[in-house]
Amino acid sequence: MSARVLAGPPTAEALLRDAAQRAGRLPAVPHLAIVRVGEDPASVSYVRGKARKAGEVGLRSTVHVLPETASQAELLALIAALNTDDDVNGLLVQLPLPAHIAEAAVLHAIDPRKDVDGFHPLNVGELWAGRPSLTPCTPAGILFLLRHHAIPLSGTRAVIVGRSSLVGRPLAALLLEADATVTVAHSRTRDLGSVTRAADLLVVAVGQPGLITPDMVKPGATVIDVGINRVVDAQGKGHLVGDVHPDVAGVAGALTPVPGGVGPLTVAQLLANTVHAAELQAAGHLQSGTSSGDRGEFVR
Ligand SMILES: Nc1nc(=O)c2c([nH]1)NC[C@@H]1CN(c3ccc(C(=O)N[C@@H](CCC(=O)O)C(=O)O)cc3)C=[N+]21
Repeated sequence: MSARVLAGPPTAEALLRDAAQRAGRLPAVPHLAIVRVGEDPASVSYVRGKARKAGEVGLRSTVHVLPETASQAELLALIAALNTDDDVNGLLVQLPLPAHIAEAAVLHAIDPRKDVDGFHPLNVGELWAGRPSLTPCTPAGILFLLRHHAIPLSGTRAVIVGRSSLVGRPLAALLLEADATVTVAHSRTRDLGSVTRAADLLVVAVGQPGLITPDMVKPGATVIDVGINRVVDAQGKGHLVGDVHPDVAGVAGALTPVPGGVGPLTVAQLLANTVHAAELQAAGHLQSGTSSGDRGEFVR
């Protein structure tokens, strides 16, 4: 028996159709600003993909590129300008940043109402308080994928491998909100297989090709592979592979492929978040608690 394939692109299309419809009801076309620092090839490619998809679904996007050598102050000045620009609804700074820039300071500086990545501590806190607003794209995309395929969550045992602030941690909050019983495993977890074998839903976001082997998976489980690993085969050809060994398809009930699984959902969710941010702003929603009329920087 082979696992049902949970394909990303058709699911992403459903999410994008809904976002485009909602965008059509807004007073202006939502505008996403993307900031990239430096020329990391993966970041260049991801940012290009996000801007292209935005155009395809009829959203506006602008990409702001700073050189690898830009100072933290220069980046913060750009963020401040985009925060106060009323024409910008969504703002994201592509990660990772160069080592001389403090990621936390940058994430704090983004207006939480424009924070389409959901990485600002205010949005992180709201998520963990059970009031999700702008939520991180990969975890929210995974929830959309699971719901779209009618995979039950309430009362089930979910195991997440990986505790990153981009995926593992926010996904734990969302699955908890969906009434799953959630375990977060990581590199120090003892006997990982005994933990993952208990999972009805297994999500893997580690960045280690082939980490999850068939013996680590409960028969019939849903397996979500968030890993994006570039590997070179014996012929010297490059491939993208996930964290889940291909043989897991013989044990799992459902499985996301890499590529063509979670990645396209992440991009679609980013655009859905941009529409959501524009909706909040159009409704005059003041999530940050600043005084009415103050659309300036979030004051800590
Ligand atoms: N501020 C910020 N927000 C992010 O959301 C963010 C980030 N920084 N930094 C890097 C990670 C990674 N990420 C991906 C997006 C799309 C694909 C994607 O579309 N993948 C395709 C393949 C693309 C390819 O061929 O490289 C797929 O899986 O089918 C993958 C990974 C967003 N991230």
